Amino acid sequence: MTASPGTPALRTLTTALDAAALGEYSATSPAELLRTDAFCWLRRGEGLLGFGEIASFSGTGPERFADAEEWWKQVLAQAQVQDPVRIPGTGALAFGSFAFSKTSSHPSVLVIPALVVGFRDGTAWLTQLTVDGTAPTSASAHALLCAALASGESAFQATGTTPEGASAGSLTSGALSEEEWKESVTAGVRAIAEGGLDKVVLARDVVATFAEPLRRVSILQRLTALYGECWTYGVRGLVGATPEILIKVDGTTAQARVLAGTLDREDEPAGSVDFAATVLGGSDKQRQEHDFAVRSLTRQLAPFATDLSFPAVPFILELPNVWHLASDVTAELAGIDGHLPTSLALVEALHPTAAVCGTPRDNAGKLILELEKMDRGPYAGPVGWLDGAGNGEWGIALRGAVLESPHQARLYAGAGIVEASDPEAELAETWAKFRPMLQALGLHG
Ligand SMILES: C=C(O[C@H]1C=CC=C(C(=O)O)[C@@H]1O)C(=O)O
Repeated sequence: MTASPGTPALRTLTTALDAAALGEYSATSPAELLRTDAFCWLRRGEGLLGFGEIASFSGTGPERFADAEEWWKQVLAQAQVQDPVRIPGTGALAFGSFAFSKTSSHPSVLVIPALVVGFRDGTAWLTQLTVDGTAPTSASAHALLCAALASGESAFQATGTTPEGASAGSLTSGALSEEEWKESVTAGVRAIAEGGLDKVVLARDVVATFAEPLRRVSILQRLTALYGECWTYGVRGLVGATPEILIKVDGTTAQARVLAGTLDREDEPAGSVDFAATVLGGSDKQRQEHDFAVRSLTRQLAPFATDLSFPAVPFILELPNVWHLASDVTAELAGIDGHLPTSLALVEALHPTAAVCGTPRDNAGKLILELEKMDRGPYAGPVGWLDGAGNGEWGIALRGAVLESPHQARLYAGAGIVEASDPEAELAETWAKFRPMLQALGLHG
């Protein structure tokens, strides 16, 4: 575990932002406040933006969640928090992204920003955070926001490729060619038929290269505009818009949105939700994929819950690119030894679900390492935020990319494989799941 600088002596001040104060920043939506390196967690015009970095945790391996939790606990133990607003997301806050695998060399991080702007249920707020001994004030917070909004400089420059610059980008295979990936799917189906496991989620990567520097802000803004129903995330180089929530903790209530089972909308441009319900709901293969994912989440969540519920039949989630079978799970959290679990403790208990790994989990994890021939990095790992009260929202980092350099993005997508899977159809499904990022990068019309 590394933490810099040591365990910071955090001071935070949250102030309510009224409509007039927001107007001063000439923004009509939170997405307009995005700047080059901003942390982003936005959905339907609400969420959190973070500016600057004042302290961070970075770790790898099987203890990455527990180490991050311990670091955050130490930060909070010394923190001086002034928070008259007191709703989830106010006060002390960190954004985070965790590697999918305990074997990944990709760092899992929690990052404390210098400034947070939050929007929730019609309330807006500004939190300034310091670790250098200075006491934040309302005036210094507003000055910091003005400075953050006035600057657009960063490693990923503010000028350069627009999403419309489709011709400037090219796409190449990552670890596996399409043919090789289909062979991996065939091997996955074989392993399932042989009885070693019931489901495995196999993913692949593609690399997008651009002559002009990428514009992180326009990528995120485009995702919020096109995929408003999804949670648009940005944590350092990781960007995307996920439709799946691993866990959201709001006081004593926890919620998850479990997805598995997919139909490409491009194949059925005239199709309706009813059509998707008939096709997805009527498919044993899709229902089986979905049931594994719901069961894996509810089994892991049950020890922390007094009251856990989800509908008997999944609903159809309609996104611009695909329809999914979806189940919203809710639970009332139970205290263990008198303590409610934090959102991060639940992330550790729940990750990875069968929506991104498989059933049984250990066998699927081993097969993923063997067949994908890549390090998933943060793809399919938890991404989101947590606050000092244990609240937080953690999505599964799907439909995203890692901006690896100013000119290169690596995109990831996967598909749930069961015994009835057809490699060609699963390959097509990955293209449907790449589409949000391809659109955001200007590589798809
Ligand atoms: C693994 C991915 O999607 C998961 C989430 C929803 C539906 C899925 C499916 O139908 O296979 C996957 O389980 C991905 O987007 O890369």
